[in-house]
Amino acid sequence: MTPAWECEAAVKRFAERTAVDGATFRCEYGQITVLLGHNGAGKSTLFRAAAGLVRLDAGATLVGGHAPGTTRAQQTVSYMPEQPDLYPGVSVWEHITFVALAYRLRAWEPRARELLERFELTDRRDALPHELSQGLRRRLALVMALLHGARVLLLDEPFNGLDPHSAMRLRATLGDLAAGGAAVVVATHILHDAQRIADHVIVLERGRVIAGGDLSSLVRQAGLAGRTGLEDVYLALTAESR
Ligand SMILES: Nc1ncnc2c1ncn2[C@@H]1O[C@H](COP(=O)(O)OP(=O)(O)OP(=O)(O)O)[C@@H](O)[C@H]1O
Repeated sequence: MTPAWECEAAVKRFAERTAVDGATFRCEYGQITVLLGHNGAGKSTLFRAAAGLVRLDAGATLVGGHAPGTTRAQQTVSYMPEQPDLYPGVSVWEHITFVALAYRLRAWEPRARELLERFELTDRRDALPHELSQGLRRRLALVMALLHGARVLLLDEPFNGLDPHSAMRLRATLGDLAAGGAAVVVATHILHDAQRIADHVIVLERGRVIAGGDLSSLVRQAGLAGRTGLEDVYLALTAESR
């Protein structure tokens, strides 16, 4: 079966800096994949390449078998950046309307209202971005990312700024999406949330994949044993680079 998202020997350089350095991995439909890595490991650059926002210098990345930037790829993938792209002077509901128009969605209002309700934004639909807290802005970005029903969701730090109830609701939502067949890929430093949702974990270091698999496989790859949490596994896997 075609992977939801795959990278083959992906390389991206910015001037002298190599952000992605031969990363190879695949993410499957029906799973939540968590991308872990230190600051600057290349997670966002890989997302941006998959979303068609940066072009790789070498190697390949495909979403649902489609080249990034093509119409098929754009219909398949939804990318939520770490810093939500919100426009000053544009209300919550207008942001959602903009997404619906951009994707030429039909009969989208019921889903939009359901997502607003799920992320407890219904009574803020007329608010402007500067009137929203950080967590509420993140919740709006999530509604926008989920609106068009993409089969491949790339979410950069979706738990940042969320209160515990919102984080719980987001974990449940991502679980439902994966159970419904979507591929959910989350980059996060919040290992507490990562451990709770991850079917598959990919650990990046300096733009390369250094480990991958489910938690028990990562425990073995880290040379550990028993009931070890993701934080200990991550710290062990990446210890040599610090
Ligand atoms: N547009 C750009 N111009 C120059 N350098 C860039 C650009 N985008 C990313 N980089 C560099 O590429 C490397 C990888 O950055 P990237 O944002 O992909 O890391 P990350 O794993 O998402 O980090 P973080 O966990 O801090 O979000 C970093 O060294 C970063 O400074």
